[in-house]
Amino acid sequence: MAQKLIAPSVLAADFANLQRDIEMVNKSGADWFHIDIMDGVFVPNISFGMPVLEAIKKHAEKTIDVHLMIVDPDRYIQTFAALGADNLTVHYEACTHLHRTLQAIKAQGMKAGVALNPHTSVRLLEDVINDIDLVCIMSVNPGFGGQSFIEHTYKKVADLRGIITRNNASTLIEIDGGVSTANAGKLVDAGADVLVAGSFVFKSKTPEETIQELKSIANG
Ligand SMILES: O=C(CO)[C@@H](O)[C@H](O)COP(=O)(O)O
Repeated sequence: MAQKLIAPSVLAADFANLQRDIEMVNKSGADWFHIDIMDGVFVPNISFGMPVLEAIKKHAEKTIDVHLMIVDPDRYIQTFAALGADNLTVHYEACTHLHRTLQAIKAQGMKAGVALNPHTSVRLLEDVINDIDLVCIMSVNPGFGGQSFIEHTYKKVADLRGIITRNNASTLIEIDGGVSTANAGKLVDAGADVLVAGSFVFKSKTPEETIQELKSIANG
């Protein structure tokens, strides 16, 4: 079985010590850097933008997984490709022509992801599932770190796993929001491939060990 991946969310890092936190992730058993871009319009919060991603990229030695929580994401596809994003995830709710957006992301050499807000059904992706490299199921309402995990997520993961299997797709399922050692095992059992964790990792006294704990639970 493929390895389950851990993606620390840099939103919860100490921005005054960003290089230190990036290097901690480099050294750890984590697989990806998860980068949240928020515009204050699609979500009620502004995180950081291109200069910060450029700085992260200088030190990061792992896959850069960018999650755009912005309106009209098509405007920035080229920009994020140029900044070195490996995966670019847009929100289903922010795209009028999702199929076109996915093709535009892939044309720039990136993996194409789609994120779903908690109220959005995974069934809406059935007709494009073979075009999606990664589905990010939001297990909190997007916009802020440190929120409580929404329990209904397990059912969404299992339903999406069914859609992927029925369509013989190779799409990864990523879970984002409130992930911890308390739910990691159950998420993987339901069908998750990638676990994003922000506060649980960076607010821990021993972040590197916390990443290892998540990784061990996720990989049984
Ligand atoms: O996209 C988001 C929040 O909108 C996430 O990536 C958070 O950064 C996850 O943080 P925790 O819930 O793990 O603290």
